[in-house]
Amino acid sequence: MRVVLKLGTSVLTAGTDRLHRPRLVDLMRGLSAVRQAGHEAVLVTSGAVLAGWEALGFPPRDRTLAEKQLLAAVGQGRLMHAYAQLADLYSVPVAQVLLTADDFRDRTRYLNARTTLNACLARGVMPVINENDAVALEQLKVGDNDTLSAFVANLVEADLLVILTDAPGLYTADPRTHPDATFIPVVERVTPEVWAQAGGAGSHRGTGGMHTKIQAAEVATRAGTPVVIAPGDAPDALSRIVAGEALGTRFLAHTSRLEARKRWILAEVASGSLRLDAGAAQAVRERGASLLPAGITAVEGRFARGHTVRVLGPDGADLARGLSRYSSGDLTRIQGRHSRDVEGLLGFTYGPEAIHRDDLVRL
Ligand SMILES: Nc1ncnc2c1ncn2[C@@H]1O[C@H](COP(=O)(O)OP(=O)(O)O)[C@@H](O)[C@H]1O
Ligand SMILES: N[C@@H](CCC(=O)OP(=O)(O)O)C(=O)O
Repeated sequence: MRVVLKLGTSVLTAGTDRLHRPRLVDLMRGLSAVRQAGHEAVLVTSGAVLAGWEALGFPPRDRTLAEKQLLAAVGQGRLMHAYAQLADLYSVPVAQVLLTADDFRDRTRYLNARTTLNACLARGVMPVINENDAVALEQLKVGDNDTLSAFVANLVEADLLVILTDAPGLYTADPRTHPDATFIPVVERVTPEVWAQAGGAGSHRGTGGMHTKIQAAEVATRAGTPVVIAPGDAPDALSRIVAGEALGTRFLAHTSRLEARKRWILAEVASGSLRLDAGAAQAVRERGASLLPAGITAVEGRFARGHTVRVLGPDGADLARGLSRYSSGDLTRIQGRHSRDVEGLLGFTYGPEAIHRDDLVRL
């Protein structure tokens, strides 16, 4: 199973004003256990602003953008250092990846980020992701790490998104202000009633409270990834959830990930076409095989890497839509050529396929 784990500031501080090292040890031990059980883990972590605040000696609270960016710039390195040290104890190699809204909006950047994260996972490296707060303008930010974790879950096509926080899960109202609120174990669909249950942020350090968690659950479940919101103070919470135990609030997925991906590919109007020779057309039509540059006879239109293109047979028959791994300019240079020649012709390679079979929707 591929699991994305989101850790909020509330979890990393364990009710204190600083990064709570013993809590971090517990969390890293949990991640290591899940990996040892054969699963892949991606961590989305908050805490940069908090770590910066701690490093500068707790300056007076100032919510201006410039101050938050400064604190994040100071804190991100320290946060990552803490993770890297702990990960070493468990022999977990980690990679820092800082993302922001453009990395999800722009298809070329999206594909590049996906390639990097998948490469990390293929090599057993655990990505440790945060928003690139120091440079992201407010209007261009994802804005909160709950939503970021849902975007990341979509990016890596996670089987599960686990959001750990300082509450046991979702209640019918904020349990801090409504002691009579009742716990909700399963949410089948994020309806207006569910939205009404979201209060504001619980702690003065967190961003968004349950509201952004419900939003994240909606984004991820619509793309086929179930979401669990669970308490971050149980050291073995992650292992138990991954093992299928009913802990926290579970949001059920609406669709399969494959369906969601197809919708995503078809959502963009094709900006160009690739015409195939008979052999490639047959492989695509009958087997849904990846399209290699060797089978392309013509490239029409202009498009960038990551964009949706039409896939046409030799007679012009409309066979499929797919995400091109190369721009139209690059494809004109490698069309009809063997995949092993791509690097020599372009000076770089994004892999042997022009369109990977996972990125192909047959019509
Ligand atoms: N309906 C609800 N159910 C549970 N918690 C809620 C609800 N509404 C608001 N909250 C608050 O949301 C808080 C978690 O959000 P937040 O402080 O932003 O945490 P994090 O740093 O983990 O993102 C909880 O402590 C809780 O007080
Ligand atoms: N990117 C910010 C955290 C933003 C955020 O969403 O925080 P939280 O609600 O605690 O998950 C940071 O690292 O401080």
